[in-house]
Amino acid sequence: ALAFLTRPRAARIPLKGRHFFITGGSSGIGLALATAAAREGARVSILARNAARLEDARAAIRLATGQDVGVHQADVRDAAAVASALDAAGPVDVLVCNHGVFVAQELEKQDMEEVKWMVDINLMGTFHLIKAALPAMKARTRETSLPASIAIMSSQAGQVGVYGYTAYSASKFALTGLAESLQHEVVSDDIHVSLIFPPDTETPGLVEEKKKRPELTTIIADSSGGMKADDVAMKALTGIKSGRFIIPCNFEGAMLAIATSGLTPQSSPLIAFVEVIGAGLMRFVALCFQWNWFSTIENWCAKNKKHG
Ligand SMILES: NC(=O)C1=CN([C@@H]2O[C@H](COP(=O)(O)OP(=O)(O)OC[C@H]3O[C@@H](n4cnc5c(N)ncnc54)[C@H](OP(=O)(O)O)[C@@H]3O)[C@@H](O)[C@H]2O)C=CC1
Ligand SMILES: CCCCCCCCCCCCCCCC(=O)[C@@H](N)CO
Repeated sequence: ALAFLTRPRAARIPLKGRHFFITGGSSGIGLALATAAAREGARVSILARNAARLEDARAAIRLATGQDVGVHQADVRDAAAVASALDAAGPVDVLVCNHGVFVAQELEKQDMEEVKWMVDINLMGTFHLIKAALPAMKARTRETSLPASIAIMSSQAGQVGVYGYTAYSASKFALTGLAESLQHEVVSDDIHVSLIFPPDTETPGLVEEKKKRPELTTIIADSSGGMKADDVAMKALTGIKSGRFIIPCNFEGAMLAIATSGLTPQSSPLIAFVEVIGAGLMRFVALCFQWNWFSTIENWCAKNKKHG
């Protein structure tokens, strides 16, 4: 029954010789993904703001793969700049919206400027990219009869709210609504939407974040094991090539995906089966995690009050 029910239909999205366009391709997870895609023979374009870091990334990818990537300097908050970068790059087969910024802070302490900055880049930047890339992507799938992909980098903090992440989690949860609705709108064009949910991943961005993130954010985030950017990139690329809507990256991520499966599109009958069977159990496991997190917060607050 599940093999009949699961939608959208499963797809294989080839990478060789196809145009792979990724934002935030100059650092961390994005750089690892751009490198992996180049290694698989895709024509890769990377977009970010800092020109020097883009050139460093281009050199690093050439060294690792022998492939030359196209570089595009733009801020994803600037819709016109994004549109002209995509014009210059040419029609895209695999669009990866990976750019992202994060500063963990209690909402009461965080400036509204910083809240808006995260929402503008993480959420609005993704809108700008998809709006700019979609028309040519549709024309291209019609022309080539090959399926295409729009992949969006979320976070495990886009599946569950975490102390210190009110703004960041909101920006990432919002991407799920965007992705689910978009999948309905592009299914008839053979475009497959993917959401990637990494845990804490060793990147320059995480090193910066850790300098000032609240202790409780770190304690709760540590419930999920950390990963290396290359391993996240491999999980992401495998998921994108299989047209998976939800792409978890580690074991905790697989549990989160079952616990949050709700009404998400699902093209794999096998994973649908695991979701149907696992739903009740994972709800129980989730309650255990929340019990643990709330206890930790309570103890931490009690301790920190005593010490003044
Ligand atoms: N590292 C982690 O622990 C996790 C990260 N993620 C997500 O993965 C993605 C990548 O994270 P990570 O590799 O750690 O990040 P990094 O900070 O290492 O790299 C971020 C990349 O995005 C680019 N970027 C940032 N802002 C903009 C902008 N306004 N316009 C264009 N490009 C921009 C940066 O280039 P430049 O600054 O030059 O513009 C850089 O290339 C993010 O979406 C993040 O939320 C999800 C879960 C865990
Ligand atoms: C069913 C039970 C599931 C149990 C597993 C729960 C584990 C959840 C941990 C949440 C971790 C959030 C990390 C965010 C990383 C990130 O995005 C920042 N580093 C910024 O980039």
